[in-house]
Formats: sequence, structure tokens, C-alpha cells
Amino acid sequence: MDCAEEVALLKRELVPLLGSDERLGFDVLRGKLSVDLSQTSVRSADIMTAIQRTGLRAEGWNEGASETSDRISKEQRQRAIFTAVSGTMGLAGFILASLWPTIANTASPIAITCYLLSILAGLYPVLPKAWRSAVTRRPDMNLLMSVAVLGAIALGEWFEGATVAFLFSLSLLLESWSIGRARRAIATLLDLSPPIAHVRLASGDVQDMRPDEVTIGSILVIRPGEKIPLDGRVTKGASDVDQSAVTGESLPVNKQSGDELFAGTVNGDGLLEMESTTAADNTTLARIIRMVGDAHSKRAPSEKWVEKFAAIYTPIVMLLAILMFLIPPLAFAGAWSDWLYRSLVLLVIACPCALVISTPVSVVAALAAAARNGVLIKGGVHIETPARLKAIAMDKTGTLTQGTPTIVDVVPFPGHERVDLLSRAAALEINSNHPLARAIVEEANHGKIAIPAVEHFQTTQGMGASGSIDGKTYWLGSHRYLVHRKLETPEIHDQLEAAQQAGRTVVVVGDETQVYGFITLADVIRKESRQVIQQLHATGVEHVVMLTGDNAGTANAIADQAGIDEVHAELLPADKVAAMEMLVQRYDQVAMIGDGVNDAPALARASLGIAMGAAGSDAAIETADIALMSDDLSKLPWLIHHSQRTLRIIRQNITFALGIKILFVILTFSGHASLWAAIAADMGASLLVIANGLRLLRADHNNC
Ligand SMILES: Nc1ncnc2c1ncn2[C@@H]1O[C@H](COP(=O)(O)OP(=O)(O)OP(=O)(O)O)[C@@H](O)[C@H]1O
Ligand SMILES: [Zn+2]
Repeated sequence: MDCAEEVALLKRELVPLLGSDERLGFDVLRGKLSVDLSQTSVRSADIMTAIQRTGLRAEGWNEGASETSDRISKEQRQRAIFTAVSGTMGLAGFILASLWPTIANTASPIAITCYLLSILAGLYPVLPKAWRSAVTRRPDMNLLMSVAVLGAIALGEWFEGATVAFLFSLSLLLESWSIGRARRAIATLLDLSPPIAHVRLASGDVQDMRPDEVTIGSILVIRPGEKIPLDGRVTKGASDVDQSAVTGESLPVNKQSGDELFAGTVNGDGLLEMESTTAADNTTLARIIRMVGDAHSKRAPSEKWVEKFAAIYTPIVMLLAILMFLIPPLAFAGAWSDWLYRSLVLLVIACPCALVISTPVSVVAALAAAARNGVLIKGGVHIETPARLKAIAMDKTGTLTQGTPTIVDVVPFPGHERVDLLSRAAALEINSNHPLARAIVEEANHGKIAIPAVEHFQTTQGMGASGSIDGKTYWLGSHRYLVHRKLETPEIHDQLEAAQQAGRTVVVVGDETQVYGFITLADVIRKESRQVIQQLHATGVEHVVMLTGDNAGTANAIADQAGIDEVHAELLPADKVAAMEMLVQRYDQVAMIGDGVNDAPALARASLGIAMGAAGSDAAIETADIALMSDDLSKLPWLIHHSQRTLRIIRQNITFALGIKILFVILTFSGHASLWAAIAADMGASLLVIANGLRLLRADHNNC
């Protein structure tokens, strides 16, 4: 399956079977059809028979098989030979006919034989499909072209018939060639061929293996300059690793013992040893490639539009062709041959090829270029949304800020000791994975403060945590959590308020009856945040909104530094969802960007959920519509530019392809169009539109 016509053909058979085309995914570039049979009574054998009815043949998909491309190139060679024969024979016929000019239209038998051979060679791969399309009364491009050629023969226009057959064959060849080129370009963009894994055996020897033979937990040696074969963790050595293949980061990242490594990234000058943590087909890179491959089957809105349009356009133009053939001769005594010719030209114009091929090529190129840049777009559906965003909501901690808060001050209330405060806080926080927790535990460790064991540890989302030490309950959390615990006094309130106004995050610590004091922390804004928000405004995003669980004072301080338009602070996770719903109501197209860990519900509620720093986090990749693999906020304006550019190119292509058609309809009515010009224009349009779409592959960082 390598053209839009075949997609339409398959759909006609399969959609009635499945009830909806949502269950079908077409990947024209790889000749892959995926069918979702879940919760249906349809069996895969039924699908196979239905496919056979179309005249195509299906085989089970085998990921990474080279046979598909072998077969495609074999078919291409065959097609090339037939096209060449068609061309030479047509030319021979033309020369012969020119040598016997006396017999003008009814050329010599030898010339006619040449033309006939040219026509047969040109239509050879097409005729069976055309026949099937005629029998099932579902006209397609093959039938249109065959009728046009037969019509030309009937008119005695042998030369035109041969030219149409040849050009049609040539255009199919060029189309499959340029799609092949697109396929290869995208493959090289994503294919980071599996390297060799040097496995350290128990004996200490090193053995070379293919990555898919390596068991999880093996120790691998990675020499300087080599590609890392599997995901894993550094166990020995240190080195700078070029992670651009996975995260799109241009600068190498320093890796030390315990750090995460990704398959497909390239080791710098150090020798590393790592422990593998995934199987070869489940590495982050393998999943990215799989997702980009499948992403295309979730079609973009403009693709759906084009398909719908083509489904109406073709029958209408065909009807027009029939009317043009019948009405002028019958009603106005026009010459039959004249109007037959014109109606044949219309038939050629009815072919929607350039129009239908343009969008998928652009979308796939855009998805591949984004993946190469560390932006994983999980469906053609999501490629157009960034360009339409009216507002973007952002999480504060870890998105706008670096997400590694540090302790500013530890404030014990009178009658309490700093040491007690910190030891209890650290005892609780050692069980928590909140960014604040890490800082507090570190501070206790730093002061060599003993950390007692905690039982019954429990977190209260967006507020704090509690647990018991030696049978006594302790808690810590936000100002709001203190109020919730009903232990606030006016003096405490004023102190906390002052710290919050100064832009600090506060964590209050206490037990059932009293408050021990509080810890203030500060998180640093990312250095790129301010510029990114300016760029977002420049791309047309009118409102940048902060949604945070932190207090209003800190939220406003960060918002001021970053240039945020609107702040919603002290939100519980459920409040974030509600705020998101309100924003979607108000601005229609709203994205939410977060780390995907505690804001997954809000991400899911946004028009577009974007997860940041997703390379290490499976959860983030799964929940988001778009995952920024690196921790780099500046990918966000890049994404919007990329989406706008994709949309622009798709629109250019549609306008151009339609423009050519309209031009030719006008030329035909006025009697100025010829068959061969119509088909040559269609072919040229297809090629231009594909080439234009492939421009999206060259989408690097600076190319906004
Ligand atoms: N484990 C914890 N330790 C200490 N304080 C906590 C903890 N969990 C929540 N809090 C308190 O609750 C507040 C809100 O927490 P939440 O996790 O909702 O937001 P955040 O992650 O700090 O910010 P953002 O919503 O921008 O990511 C924190 O500022 C903190 O004061
Ligand atoms: Zn208060």
C-alpha cells in the first residue's frame, strides 16, 4: 500500500466491516495498515479476505523486516521498465506517424502498433485495478485514467492515448520513488542502528553480543566514542554523553555512577560501565521510534479534511465530465468528438492524487523532525494543536523553576530546638519524593542530625505529610495544612505570611498539639524561563498562566520574574483540574505543561498535555500528548513554531493542488486544455507537494 488511492480502496472494504474508520491506521510510508479489533467480533481472517477483495494482498507486520522495502524496490524496478517501454514505443509511434503525414489521424498500422504497445505497457499495472473498480462501481484513479486512454483511442487520438498512459505510469513511478525517498529520509532520521554490546561476563571476560541478546541486569562496557546499546545506569567511570538522539539536547551531559543512560546516545571520551535496565525492544529510543511510526495513524485534522473533500470532489468532477460529454452535443449541437475530448480531460482532473498525498507526507516529516529534536508528538492529531493555542498553563515547580529547592532558613518557635525541628521533618520527608523533601533531608544530613524511624507515614496531596515516631504523631506541610490542622495562632500566621510575601515556600512542622516552627525554602527560576515566555507571547500565545500548589507570595514572585500573565496559587491537585477546565472554557485551545508526575490529571484535561523532562519517566511519556524529552523549556516555543510551519506547508500544498485543478477546469471549459497537459500538471503538482512537505524534515533548533 503506497498511495492514497489504495487507502481509499481499503477503507471502502474495511469500514463497513468495522463500523468506523477510527479503528484503521494507515502508514502509507511504510505500507503498513494497523487494525484495532478490540471489542469487535471481527477476526483477522475476515480482514484478510476483505483486503483480498480490493485486489491487494496483506501479510502480518514484521517490525524491522527488510523484505517490505525489497519488495517495494522490486515493484519499482518493474514499473520503471514498463514506463520506459511505454515511453520508447510512444516516441517510436510518433516518429513513424510523422513519416506518413498523409494519413493524418488514422496513422499507419505500424505506428498504431507502436502506440498500442506504449499504451499497454503504460497501463499494464493499472488495468486489473481499473477493471475491479469498474466491476464494483467504485471509480478510482486507475479507472479514470484507463477510461481517458480508451476515450482517446476511440477518438483516434493515438498519440494522446499513448502520452496519457506513459505519463500516468511515470507519475506513479515518481510518486512511489519520492515516497520511498521520504521513507528513507525519515528512517535515517530515526534509525540509530543497533550497536554492539560488550558484555562483561561473571568470569571478567568481555563478550560482544547483539543488544537483543543481552539480559536485563547485565554489565556492559562502553568505550569512548561508542554508541550506548541499551538503557541502563552507570556503575563505573564518568563521561560526557551526547544525548541528542533521545532528548534533542545539543550539549553533552556529564554522567557519573548512578546516572541514567539511554540507548542510541553516544559516549564521549570516558570509559563507562553500565548495568542494563531494559530489553532492546523496550528502550526509550525504541519506544520513541515505535510511537512516531504509529503516531501517523492518528490522523491530523487537515488529513481528515482532505480525505472528506476528495470523497466529494472526485464524483462531482466525474459527473461534470459526463454532463460535458452529453449536454453540449445534445442541446447545442456541439461536435461529439470535441466534447468527448474535453470530458476526458475533466476525468483526468478528477483524480485527487496530489491533494491526498500532500498532507500525510507533511505530517510524517513533521513528526520525525520533532522526534529528532527531542519532541515526541504522539499522534498526527496533535501536530496542529500547538499552532492554535490561545493559552498555556504551566506548573511552577520543576517547570518554570529548576525544581531543586534549597533551604533558606530554619525557624524554631520559642521553646523548641532547631535540631528537633529538622530531625522530625527529615524523618517524615525521607519517605516522600516531593522536591521539598530532598532539600530537607539533605539539610539534616548536612548537620549530622540523627533521623529517627517513622511509622504510618501518609501524604496529603498538595498539603503535606504525617507519621508517627515512637508512637507520637508528627506532621509537616504548607501554611494551609497548618490551618487544616487547626493549630494556627495569629502570631504564627503573621510570621508565615511575612516569609511567603518574601517569596519563600514554607513547610511548617508540628505534632498533635503544638507547632515546632517552620522551614523556608526557595527554588530558583530556570534561566531560560523569562525568554521562553516572551517567545511564547511572540508566537501568538496570548495568555501564559501559572498553576501551582505553592503559596501565593512565592507564586507571584516567580511569576513576576518570568513574566507570567496570570497566577493561580495554593491549588490542590483537584483544583488544578478545575482551573484547567475553566481555562479551556475561556480560551478554547489551552495547553498544560508539567512534569507529568503529580499533574497528570490536569495534563489529561488540557486541550494538549505536554510533559517535560520525559526521557527518564515512563509515566510522563504515557500520559502526555506531547513529551519534551529533555528538561529544556525552550523546546516549547520551538514546538509552536514547528507546528505553525507544518500547518503553513500543509495549507500551501492544499491551495496549490486545488489551484492547479481549478485552473484546468477553467481551461477545459474554454477548450484550451489537452489531456497530456492535464496529467503532466497533476504529476508535477504531486511531486512539488511531496518535496514541499519534506522540507519539514529540515527543522533544526535555530530554524524557527
Ligand atoms: N512532602 C511534602 N513536604 C513538605 N511540604 C509539602 C509536601 N507536600 C506538599 N507540601 C506543601 O504543600 C505545598 C503544595 O504542594 P504541591 O506538591 O501541590 O505543589 P508543588 O509541587 O510544591 O508546586 P507545583 O504545583 O508548582 O508543582 C508545598 O508548597 C508545600 O508547602
Ligand atoms: Zn494563616
